[in-house]
Amino acid sequence: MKGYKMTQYDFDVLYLGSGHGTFDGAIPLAAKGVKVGVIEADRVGGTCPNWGCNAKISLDAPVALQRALLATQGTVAGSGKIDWAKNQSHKHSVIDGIPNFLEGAMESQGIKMIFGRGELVDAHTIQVAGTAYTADKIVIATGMHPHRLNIPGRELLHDSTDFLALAEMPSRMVIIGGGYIALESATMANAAGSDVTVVMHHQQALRAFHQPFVELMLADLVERGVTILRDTEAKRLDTTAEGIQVETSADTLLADWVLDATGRVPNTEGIGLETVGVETSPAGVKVNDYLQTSVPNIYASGDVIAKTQPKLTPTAVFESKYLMHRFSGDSQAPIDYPVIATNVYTSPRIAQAGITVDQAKANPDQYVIVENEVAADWYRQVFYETAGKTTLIFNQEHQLVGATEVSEQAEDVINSLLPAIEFGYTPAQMERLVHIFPSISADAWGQL
Ligand SMILES: Cc1cc2nc3c(=O)[nH]c(=O)nc-3n(C[C@H](O)[C@H](O)[C@H](O)COP(=O)(O)OP(=O)(O)OC[C@H]3O[C@@H](n4cnc5c(N)ncnc54)[C@H](O)[C@@H]3O)c2cc1C
Ligand SMILES: NC(=O)c1ccc[n+]([C@@H]2O[C@H](COP(=O)([O-])OP(=O)(O)OC[C@H]3O[C@@H](n4cnc5c(N)ncnc54)[C@H](O)[C@@H]3O)[C@@H](O)[C@H]2O)c1
Repeated sequence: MKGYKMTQYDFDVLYLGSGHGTFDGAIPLAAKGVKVGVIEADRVGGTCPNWGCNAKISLDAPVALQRALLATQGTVAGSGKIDWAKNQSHKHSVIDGIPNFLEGAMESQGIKMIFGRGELVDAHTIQVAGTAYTADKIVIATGMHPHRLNIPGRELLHDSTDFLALAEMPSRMVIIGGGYIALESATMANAAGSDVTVVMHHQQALRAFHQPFVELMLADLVERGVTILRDTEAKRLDTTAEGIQVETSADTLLADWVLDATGRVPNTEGIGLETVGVETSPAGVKVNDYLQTSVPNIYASGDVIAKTQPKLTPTAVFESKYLMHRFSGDSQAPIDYPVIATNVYTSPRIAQAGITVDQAKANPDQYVIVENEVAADWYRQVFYETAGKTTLIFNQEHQLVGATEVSEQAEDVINSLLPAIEFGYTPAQMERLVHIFPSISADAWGQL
């Protein structure tokens, strides 16, 4: 550790929240000898392991297997029927140990875990259940919570945490929203046998993604029996003898269970930010290029930050590591975000990184767009792929600057291409990368 001075406070750095916005940086920071405390009101590790990515991908694995099996059209026999209760118990066996593991990993580096709800009382003090903890620097890493529609009958709505905890799959499900959570949940519920209706208040779903790919994925969902209602508002919910009645601006629907997937809201309320003068906006805590808030010794990390970067786990990890370098004196440079890749875990998946097709189309003198029908490729046919398409964006020097794919293996293809986009490989450098053949990386790089 370079240049860190010990202070009169209980901690050098005190984190509010224990998710990826905290622990990926806090653990190596404590290992460098910095005195670190972490306050957590709920499960250690936060949303991603407990109620987000890890829980979701565990429940999705049999869904992806089912899709792969059905695609073989009988080469592998069976219907791939999903036993949802078993899927849930497998999820528990996969993720339930994570909070203890993370707590142990933090404590083994000397981090003090403090359990309870924290609230700032001054710029250097957080109070938890009547005890005050002081720190030289404080990091707000409180994440987000699900938005709840303000309509009559809102108490009948459920959120993504409830969805990922469903003991049984309801027969009829209405999902309100057209984002990541709405469409990933629709994919899982449909595969597990639920009759799903998605109610979108816009014409377009997943508006940050390449729309022809989104439409292809939605058409596939419709072919599998999902109803998609566009430009439709959910108006009210009532309990009836036939089930939950969902009144919309179009039809009135009947469901056994209704998911409100209308976005997530930063956790900035009731934690004393106003008391100490930390500025916020509806998008979260305002920070400068050093992740510093309007109060200089208070920083923010992860989803709670008001930012243009996607609010994803890898973004939170990058921010917590940036703060680790800053606090330990490794670097005083402003944060320099890398290209952040993202994937929607539908079937087919949609992944993207870097310059988007829309950005490239708006600047035709700068970029060259190459569209490939990868489903026709022999290697993709090995996996019975029917939907695969890739769009690659090159600059005038033929360096890859962006890529998006719709296919069952989209996340691995875009991950594989990511170094070329982030580091700006030249055509000569790309040629020197000799991938294992056959493999998805060889196939992806064969397009360059
Ligand atoms: C259903 C779902 C699926 C997702 N899937 C993916 C995915 O596949 N890939 C991906 O990259 N991202 C995914 N995400 C997003 C990802 O989970 C978040 O980007 C990530 O968890 C953000 O980490 P964080 O540390 O900023 O916040 P969080 O993980 O939310 O952690 C914040 C922590 O702060 C605690 N806290 C809040 N207020 C207080 C307080 N006052 N006192 C004490 N503790 C407090 C909370 O209890 C929580 O543990 C998903 C999210 C959801 C909801
Ligand atoms: N695969 C992944 O990486 C993944 C998966 C799930 C969640 N996440 C993250 O979690 C966060 C939340 O996901 P999400 O799907 O809830 O949010 P989102 O922003 O992706 O989607 C919200 C949807 O709700 C709609 N909506 C908003 N207000 C509405 C209203 N009043 N009535 C009807 N519809 C309304 C929006 O039009 C949008 O379609 C995102 O930051 C996302 O990055 C990521």
